[in-house]
Amino acid sequence: MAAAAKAAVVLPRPVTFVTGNAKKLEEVKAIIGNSIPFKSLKLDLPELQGEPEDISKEKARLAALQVNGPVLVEDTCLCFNALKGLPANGHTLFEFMLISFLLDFSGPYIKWFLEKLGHEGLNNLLMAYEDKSAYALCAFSFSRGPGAEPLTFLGKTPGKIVPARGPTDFGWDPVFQPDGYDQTYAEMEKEEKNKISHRYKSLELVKSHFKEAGYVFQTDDGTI
Ligand SMILES: O=c1[nH]cnc2c1ncn2[C@@H]1O[C@H](COP(=O)(O)OP(=O)(O)O)[C@@H](O)[C@H]1O
Ligand SMILES: [Mg+2]
Repeated sequence: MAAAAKAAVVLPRPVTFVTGNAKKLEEVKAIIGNSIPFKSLKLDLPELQGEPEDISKEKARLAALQVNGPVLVEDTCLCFNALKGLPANGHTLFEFMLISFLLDFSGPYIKWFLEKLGHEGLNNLLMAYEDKSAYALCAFSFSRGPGAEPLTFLGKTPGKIVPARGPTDFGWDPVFQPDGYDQTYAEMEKEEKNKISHRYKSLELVKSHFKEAGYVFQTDDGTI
């Protein structure tokens, strides 16, 4: 008996994953496997200010226009819980500015802080606070193509900021220790990080969406 089939949405193959970050790409490849046909492309897209979800959606819109096809974009934030409540006084203007930056700690800021302050500096920012808790937040946005409203998938992993331990080849991995683990992201086996990470959680939602939507990918000589 034929079920009432939903008309399949046909997408040009493959989906373009926009990134210039080799480490991210490595993880995305390991997590997505063959479930979504994709290729990567480095595009310089503005990361506008605002909520991570809005930044991500806007990036996906711009990327879809540039690529003229389906795109996935990704952004990562590292957020410090202690800095949510703005201290009323006892802080220099510089600290105040730092804190306001940190409150809106989306992609470009954590990148900038990491570059300027290093791992030790990130720890020092929290020196005055008992609360070292933090969370890693990953936002993937998918757009089917130019003009299509992007969908956003958020993945969050709670943890705390610790003095750096482990290899230093990927961002703030050495200073982030996820809850329930004795190791920092950097110390963990890659497969282990990819089972619990913010990126993994976000990509699980992306994968479920692709499964549910049942997209059909077009090739040059027809569809598969
Ligand atoms: O999973 C991660 N572990 C550690 N650092 C990360 C991770 N994901 C992103 N970062 C770092 O966080 C910063 C901000 O990420 P963003 O998403 O803007 O990176 P990108 O623009 O370089 O791709 C960068 O310094 C990046 O290296
Ligand atoms: Mg970025």
